[in-house]
Amino acid sequence: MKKKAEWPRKLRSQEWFGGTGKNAIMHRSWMKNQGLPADTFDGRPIIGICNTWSELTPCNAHLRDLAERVKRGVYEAGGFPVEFPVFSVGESTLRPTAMMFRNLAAMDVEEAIRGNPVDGVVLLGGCDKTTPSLLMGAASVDIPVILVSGGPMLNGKWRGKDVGSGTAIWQFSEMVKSGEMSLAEFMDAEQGMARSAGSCMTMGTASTMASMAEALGMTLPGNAAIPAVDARRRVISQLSGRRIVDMVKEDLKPSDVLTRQAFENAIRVNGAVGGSTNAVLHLLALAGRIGVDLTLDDWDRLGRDVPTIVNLQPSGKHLMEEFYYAGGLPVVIKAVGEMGLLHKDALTVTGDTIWNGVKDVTNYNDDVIVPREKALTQSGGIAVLRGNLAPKGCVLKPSAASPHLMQHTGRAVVFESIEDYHARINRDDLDIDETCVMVLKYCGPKGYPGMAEVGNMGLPPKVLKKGITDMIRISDARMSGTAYGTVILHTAPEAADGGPLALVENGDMIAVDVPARTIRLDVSDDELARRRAAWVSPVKPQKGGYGGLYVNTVMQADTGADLDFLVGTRGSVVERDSH
Ligand SMILES: CC[C@@](C)(O)[C@@H](O)C(=O)O
Repeated sequence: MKKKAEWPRKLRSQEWFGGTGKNAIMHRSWMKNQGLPADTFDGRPIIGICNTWSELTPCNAHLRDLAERVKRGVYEAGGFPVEFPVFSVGESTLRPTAMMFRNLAAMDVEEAIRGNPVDGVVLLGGCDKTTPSLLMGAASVDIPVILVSGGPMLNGKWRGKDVGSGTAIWQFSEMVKSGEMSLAEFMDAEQGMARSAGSCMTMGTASTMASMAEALGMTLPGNAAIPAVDARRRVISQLSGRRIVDMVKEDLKPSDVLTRQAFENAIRVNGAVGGSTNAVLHLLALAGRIGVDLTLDDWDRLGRDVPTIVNLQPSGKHLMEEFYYAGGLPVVIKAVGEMGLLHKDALTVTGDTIWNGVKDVTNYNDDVIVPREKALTQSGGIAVLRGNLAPKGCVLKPSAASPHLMQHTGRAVVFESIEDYHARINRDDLDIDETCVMVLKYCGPKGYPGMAEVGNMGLPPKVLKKGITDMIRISDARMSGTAYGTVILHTAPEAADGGPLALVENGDMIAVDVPARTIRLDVSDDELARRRAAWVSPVKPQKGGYGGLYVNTVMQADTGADLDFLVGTRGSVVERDSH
């Protein structure tokens, strides 16, 4: 257990506000325009509330309310809270894709924390990318932080049935194509899909990343699953506000919590919850920030023996409300511990071990959090495949895939871009059947740019009309955490970076063997060399700006797609004053 720092002691914020110098008076006097008593600056912890609130990020639109609850807790514990906004990355609307801006938002978080007089920070996130961008930025500064999630929406409802965020969109749009549902019904269902504040209530990327933050030890226990509009979401916000003040006094920093053990715990918990493939990218990038040597192979190795025991869409049946009522993530962490797959003594932001935070919890619904022998899949972790089509790896989520496609060889049907896919997929003369392998190129970090969630390409109507709902799909794209199917993603190197994916042609045979973890393009090395010599990238260059910086510096998916110059921790010290 980490030794607590001496208290009282002089805090970082006193470098701005302490003493009688001209600059201290300047810093204090301007702050006082907000109506602050003089003793606000007496050396008490100043707590930033780093808020990704935005009305353009619907999942985070309620975070101002939670910030007020955090403030109550900070005041109660004797701190002074200051709320500040950072770039809010909304998955559902931001173009070309939210992933392109995760690193920009992380840069914003990092510089806003470092450059300002705060001693600790409460990170408020919800939507997919907001959680990793907050954690990545904070990790690069390494002062005490605690994360509070916005929480999931209430279950979607339509005609008396549950409708899961995202998952229903993919299902219903395929049903419209196959003729099982009318467009009018689809649009009617739309009204009931997002019934309250909060993020996706499936185990999509938002809930996955909230679960990852909790499993990493960066939140209070139980944070991930509390619905956004449940009164207990406000309570955990207030308690987190209290806790950060003590964390500042103890000097408990991200580098104390985000250890190799914490990442191993999170990877295993991701397998147990059937979490989003996006978590692979975000945890690799976060590990890079905090200096933990984590690789794609760790994901495969650590996840292999983990059964998926959370029966939530898209892998299973239920939604986040049921998960919370069943006991939420602490029950899952406890179960992982009982399987012998948890580093029980990993430290969390509570100042105590992860095990002590979960060991006494009860599972109130074993159809939602199922026993190991009834697992959705016994091997729930992310599978990492390699071969001449993906020398640096690609990923697949077995819990959301079809068992009959785990070993399959099929003829490639190639889409040279997402536009090419949209133009041809509905055509009757497209030469495709369910045994084929759909291949999509140029949707990776540099290619799209930003690695959009387009990897779960919808099936051709003529296949859907036969009642077939899954085919193998391969790309360098991502997919939504709410999506499902035998979808192979994050192929590295990506096509736009000259990866072999760029060289696949219609009619090539592709062999996928998930148990053996291989993916093979059945084309000779000589022929691939001939194709490579003739290859010209079709990707248009960016017109400068952030897009230019991004494509020039983004790393490949196998290391988490951070910008190369952002890897690592740069500390909290700023040597020069502003005046
Ligand atoms: C459109 C937003 C989603 C559903 O893609 C995302 O939240 C995810 O789960 O990956």
